Amino acid sequence: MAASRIDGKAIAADVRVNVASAVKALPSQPTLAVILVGEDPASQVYVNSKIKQTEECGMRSLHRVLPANATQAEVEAEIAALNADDEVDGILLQLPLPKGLDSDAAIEKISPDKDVDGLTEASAGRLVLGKLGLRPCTPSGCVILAKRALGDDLSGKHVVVVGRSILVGKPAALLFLAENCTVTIAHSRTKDLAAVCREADILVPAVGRPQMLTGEYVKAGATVIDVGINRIDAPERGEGKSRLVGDAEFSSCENIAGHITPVPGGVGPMTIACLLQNTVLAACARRGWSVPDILNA
Ligand SMILES: Nc1nc2c(c(=O)[nH]1)N[C@@H](CN(C=O)c1ccc(C(=O)N[C@@H](CCC(=O)O)C(=O)O)cc1)CN2
Repeated sequence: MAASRIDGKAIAADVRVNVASAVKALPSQPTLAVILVGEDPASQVYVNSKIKQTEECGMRSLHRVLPANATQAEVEAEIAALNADDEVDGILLQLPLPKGLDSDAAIEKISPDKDVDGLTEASAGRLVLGKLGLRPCTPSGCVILAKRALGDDLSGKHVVVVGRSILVGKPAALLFLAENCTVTIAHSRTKDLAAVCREADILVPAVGRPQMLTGEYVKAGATVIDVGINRIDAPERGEGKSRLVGDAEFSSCENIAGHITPVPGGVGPMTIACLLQNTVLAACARRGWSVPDILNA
């Protein structure tokens, strides 16, 4: 029997409804600032979605655009200005930055209490230490999707995260560990990757290689949370056409898994929903407000 599809679009919409209700319960509107450097078309689309969804949830959105030839000092000066602006609750630097800019150094300039992407060393340290803090958005989305498929108690599940990036693989492993899962991080040097993946109750491909994990990598009935969003040529749709695929080969995995996220419409939409949720959490922490119950549910 084909796996049931985990509808990331619908679940992200549910998260946004909760964020909008939480915002209504706050004494004033939180503000999210998004910095875009350069003209990467995909980044422009993501930033526009962030602005639109921030405003739809009742929050204020600030948008800063720097040219592709902006210097490191100019990017960092923009971050410093937003750090100093008391009205701003969250700062997001859209990645990737144009070649020649050091994204790690720039991210590190974001004040940890405004780090709604959860990417600063302070946020990463808090995650490792199990302390309260702002968590990276895509990995948080993965946990929410797994819970929607399997129920809130993930304890004892064996999670195999394939990929060890700072943005997704490592924080996803730590977030599942915090849910009392048994976690394996697999990567390009892992021996017999397919056998390791077949141990997983929850398989999280996050390697950035289109359709790399086939049904052979999936245990019968497992849950596949596919982080990959890869654009590939699709000549079957016409000349010059393309389509999005995950890191898992959907058709073969769907026949083996119990639950699976599609691409598009799986993990991707959760990234922005979790960013909006983090903006409310950051505003509450900065301003001494209690977090509305709807976000603690
Ligand atoms: N500072 C950050 N930069 C980037 C992040 C991030 O979390 N923080 N993640 C990605 C881009 N991203 C958000 O910024 C993002 C990617 C994908 C989606 C999404 O909803 N994708 C859709 C498909 C969209 C399409 O048709 O192209 C889906 O998967 O259904 C949202 C946000 C890199 N940069």
